[in-house]
Amino acid sequence: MAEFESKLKDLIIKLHEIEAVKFGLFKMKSGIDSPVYIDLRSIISYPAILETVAELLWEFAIKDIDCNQLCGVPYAAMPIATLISSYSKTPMVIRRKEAKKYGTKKLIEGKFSPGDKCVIVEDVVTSGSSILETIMDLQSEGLRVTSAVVVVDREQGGNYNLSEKGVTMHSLCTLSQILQVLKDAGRVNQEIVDSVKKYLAASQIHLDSTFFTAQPLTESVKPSRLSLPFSVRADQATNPVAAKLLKIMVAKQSNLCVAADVTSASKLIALAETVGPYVCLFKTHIDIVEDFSAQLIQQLLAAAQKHNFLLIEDRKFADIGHTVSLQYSHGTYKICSWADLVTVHPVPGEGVITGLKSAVADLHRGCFIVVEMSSAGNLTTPSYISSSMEICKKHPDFVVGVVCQTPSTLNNPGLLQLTPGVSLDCQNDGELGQQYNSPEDVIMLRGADIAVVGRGIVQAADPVQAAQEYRTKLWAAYEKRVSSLKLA
Ligand SMILES: O=c1ccn([C@@H]2O[C@H](COP(=O)(O)O)[C@@H](O)[C@H]2O)c(=O)[nH]1
Repeated sequence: MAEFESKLKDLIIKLHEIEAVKFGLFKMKSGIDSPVYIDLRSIISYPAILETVAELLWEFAIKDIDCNQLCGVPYAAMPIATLISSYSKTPMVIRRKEAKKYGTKKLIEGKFSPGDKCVIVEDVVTSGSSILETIMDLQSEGLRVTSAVVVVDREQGGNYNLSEKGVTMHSLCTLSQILQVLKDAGRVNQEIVDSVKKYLAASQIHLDSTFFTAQPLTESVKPSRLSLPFSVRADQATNPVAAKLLKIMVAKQSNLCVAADVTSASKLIALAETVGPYVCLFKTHIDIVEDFSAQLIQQLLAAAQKHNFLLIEDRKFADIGHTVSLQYSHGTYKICSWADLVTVHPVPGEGVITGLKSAVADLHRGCFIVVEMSSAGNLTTPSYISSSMEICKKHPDFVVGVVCQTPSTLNNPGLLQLTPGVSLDCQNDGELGQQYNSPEDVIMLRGADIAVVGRGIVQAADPVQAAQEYRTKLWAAYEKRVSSLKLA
């Protein structure tokens, strides 16, 4: 993974050098001025770069996807798809922009059978409309398409629009990642980063049911998670804890979870009492508290009741069902006796959830499944994420949501996306691996419903003021998301 990341960083810098990624003022197809322009058509003039793009797309996503056909979106992605096809020996089809007017009148060139599973390859995604147009033609010829693999996600709604149509998008990098790499390499300054971020937040595109034009949502289109208010979603929750959490969020106008990573009982309680009024969730790592006692738990529960928040123990259970059921209910912490929610790694398979459930038959409890982590070099792959989501779907009575970083991972409006790695001031914590996004970005671009903020609050000079600021910014971003997706 470290090798992959280093190759990706080199690639981003090279794309900037050959001006495939440019900053300035560019008139887009929509007529809007953009401060960034990405044009990967030019990479055919740089065979080594083209080869790296193809290799990374294959390694990063396609090799894990169950498919027997590839299709590059015309025209920029066709050479990339051709290279991947040749490299991986996966057959390829080509979609004509217009059906031939003579001879075979074919729309799709290449040999395929109805039912073949095809992955779309695309260079840059903005709204996702080109991918959807391609998919419609492929589907009309009987091909099955559920995944698209792209080089750059401009983060303007493409991921969301595709997921709305049941297409999972995997991107090699996002525009935010490109900015980060170029900023770290001293290629762009903060002013450019800020102008692109501002542009992204203001230029989200939501496609209507016909795919092609950005128009208001019609009654016939089923609104999805990101566009629905929490008040409506509370009624769609299949888990009582998820419903309760959504109602708390509405009542307190808070989608802030504080990560209370402190090592003494007095600090933990002081934090719960002072930031409690501003949070919907209070997240603990109870095993880092040096003077843990049963009294601490009583105090935490009292604070949770007084300030109306839920407790989540970020235990990240990751063992066989029998073991996790014991870890959850026994030992020093007896987690299930007090934590409304816990986090779980799905790596052991479904048994980890059934194990936890078996320990709490009569209690109102739930879990968040960690399907994707915020840390640099984490090992989650697209296929891990989609298999994890299958587990999630099988336990609607216990799974409250997922911990992840991308908006298309979760569609069900009755579930919640919890996203850590949020800071107003930092982009990372150096060698420790944490990667941060701003409150606005995690809600608008990454699809978070609840943002987890740790050191940004706990280590602030004034944690209460910091909690108020994060809460205000996160809630404003949520309101903006709902209204922009409704009106777009
Ligand atoms: O992918 C993940 C999953 C969990 N975390 C947890 O969130 C907080 C983040 O703290 P910061 O101080 O804001 O970095 C911490 O408790 C982690 O264990 C995560 O960061 N990433």
